[in-house]
Amino acid sequence: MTNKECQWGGEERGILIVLSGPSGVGKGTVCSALRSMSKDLVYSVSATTRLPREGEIDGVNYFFKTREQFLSMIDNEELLEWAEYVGNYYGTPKAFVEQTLASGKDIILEIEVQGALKVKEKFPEGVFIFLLPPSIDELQNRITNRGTESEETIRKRMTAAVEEISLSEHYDYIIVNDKVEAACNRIRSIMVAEHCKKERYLPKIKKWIEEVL
Ligand SMILES: Nc1ncnc2c1ncn2[C@@H]1O[C@H](COP(=O)(O)OP(=O)(O)OP(=O)(O)O)[C@@H](O)[C@H]1O
Ligand SMILES: Nc1nc2c(ncn2[C@@H]2O[C@H](COP(=O)(O)O)[C@@H](O)[C@H]2O)c(=O)[nH]1
Repeated sequence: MTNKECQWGGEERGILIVLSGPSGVGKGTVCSALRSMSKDLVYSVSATTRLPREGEIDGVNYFFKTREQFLSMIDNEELLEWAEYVGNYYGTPKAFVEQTLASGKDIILEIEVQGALKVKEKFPEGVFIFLLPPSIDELQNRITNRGTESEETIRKRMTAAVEEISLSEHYDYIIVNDKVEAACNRIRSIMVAEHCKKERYLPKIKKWIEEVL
């Protein structure tokens, strides 16, 4: 059933989901799996000044920008949030998020913690999910075995991981990414529960009661 077919939720906005977690925990992997399971879930493509990794495509994985281009996006207020992470800028294009939510579709932002906290100030009604590794050793294995980062970058990302995990208290949900499918199922359960929140239905119910009384 779509929002449009439902008497009680016809004009509802989509839900904004923010997924964070330390580098290498599996955010990208979980997001891709979620998108293949939930065809209606929209993924926000971020802008970054980081160089593309092998196989990454501009406009699909990221909008790859020069530092100057990124700074001008900040100046023109094109970003919902942005942050500097291990020497590069990352930011969420604002218009796409707003248009997607207004169209009634759910959108997922895969972003680091500083940016997530800025989004929380603007969208306190968003759903904030923090992905944890089963252990710190496993996190180190995953980021190392991915083979995309230099030893120096891995060291910096592992240092950032400690601070990020310490900020997980600001999130609504914590999910351990032990198995990708299990992590996705937990996120899907959260999304189902969020869609059933009374706040999404009460305005329509109250309006209907006023009309029938
Ligand atoms: N549940 C899992 N079990 C084992 N390996 C996993 C799991 N989830 C992801 N991985 C692997 O861990 C590595 C890191 O995953 P991924 O690139 O998705 O992490 P990320 O959190 O998006 O990292 P970054 O923030 O650096 O982009 C990848 O090689 C991926 O295949
Ligand atoms: N604050 C933001 N963080 C973002 C955004 N897009 C991605 N990220 C996060 O950056 C790190 C590093 O990403 P990587 O692709 O270089 O491994 C990771 O935690 C991403 O989730 C964004 O728009 N804003």
